[in-house]
Amino acid sequence: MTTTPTAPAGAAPVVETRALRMSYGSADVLKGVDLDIRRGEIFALLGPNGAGKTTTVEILEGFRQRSAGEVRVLGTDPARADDAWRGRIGLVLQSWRDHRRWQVAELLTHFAMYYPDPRDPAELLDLVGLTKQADKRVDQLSGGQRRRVDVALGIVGRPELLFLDEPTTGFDPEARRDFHDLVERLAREEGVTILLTTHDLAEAERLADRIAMLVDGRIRACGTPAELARRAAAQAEVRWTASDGSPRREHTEDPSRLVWELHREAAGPIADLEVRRPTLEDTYLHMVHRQNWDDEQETGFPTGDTTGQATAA
Ligand SMILES: Nc1ncnc2c1ncn2[C@@H]1O[C@H](COP(=O)(O)OP(=O)(O)OP(=O)(O)O)[C@@H](O)[C@H]1O
Repeated sequence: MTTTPTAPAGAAPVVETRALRMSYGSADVLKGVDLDIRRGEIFALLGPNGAGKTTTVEILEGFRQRSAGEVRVLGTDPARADDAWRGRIGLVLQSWRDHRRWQVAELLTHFAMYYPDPRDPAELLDLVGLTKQADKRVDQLSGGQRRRVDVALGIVGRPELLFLDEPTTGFDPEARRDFHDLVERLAREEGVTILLTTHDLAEAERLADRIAMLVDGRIRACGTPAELARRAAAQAEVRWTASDGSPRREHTEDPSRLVWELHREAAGPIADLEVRRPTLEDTYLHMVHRQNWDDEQETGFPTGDTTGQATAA
């Protein structure tokens, strides 16, 4: 089992789980999940279909009772949380479905009344890019615009912690980019902690400060996108065309040295030179396709420890 790094001394993690387990009947979905999410970070949870991402998020939100383990969200066990706690977290649900006949501005104004210090509805419309749709009925909006309404409802109460479960599914590229900008603004400018689940590796790479990979019931890797990419396969692939015209390919931990040697040998430019670094996708696929997790040592895999020390249990 691997763990994420502990938050710096003095700063209690916003989300903390230890040995979190969840079974549905005889199916063990979560087999001991350890997470530490720090205040103000964007944290992405990745994993294949059925890995248990939504289950984890629902437990953290207080919507699902866990089978075992410790969970603290904003210092409270979500299974015993009260309304004051709920006011501090933001959920992006498909709320528009229940309010399809409402006008957008009216709906936001209505929801704002539930919170002690809500965002101004006009400002919120601007923030999610719905100012022009303010007077439209929710059921007259496009799918992407409805999702923005859901996001607006998720942040109207100025949450300290925002859960985003596959938020950009169905977004066009521009809506996706706007949404990414909004998520970054919330985290960087307002200090909101964001837990994102996504199947979009590019999205995780672009947004997340740290990424955790949930595979076979446990967090198998955790770290910054760059750390995870690097540690998947330490070797870069170098391709070029030799002086006799034949294509060449070599894997190396030191591509700059190889390129320098090739350059010296060729005494000139190297034809068709390409250096391909390992990517986050390489790590992800490596983790997902690895078999027999419980039977093998996990040394050599990313642990989320930025010092590089393995913390396999
Ligand atoms: N209420 C439930 N009762 C029984 N089994 C469930 C229930 N909810 C989820 N599961 C099962 O638990 C496993 C994890 O589901 P979950 O939705 O948490 O995965 P996920 O990682 O979010 O998947 P996806 O990427 O497909 O959304 C799946 O095998 C699913 O069938």
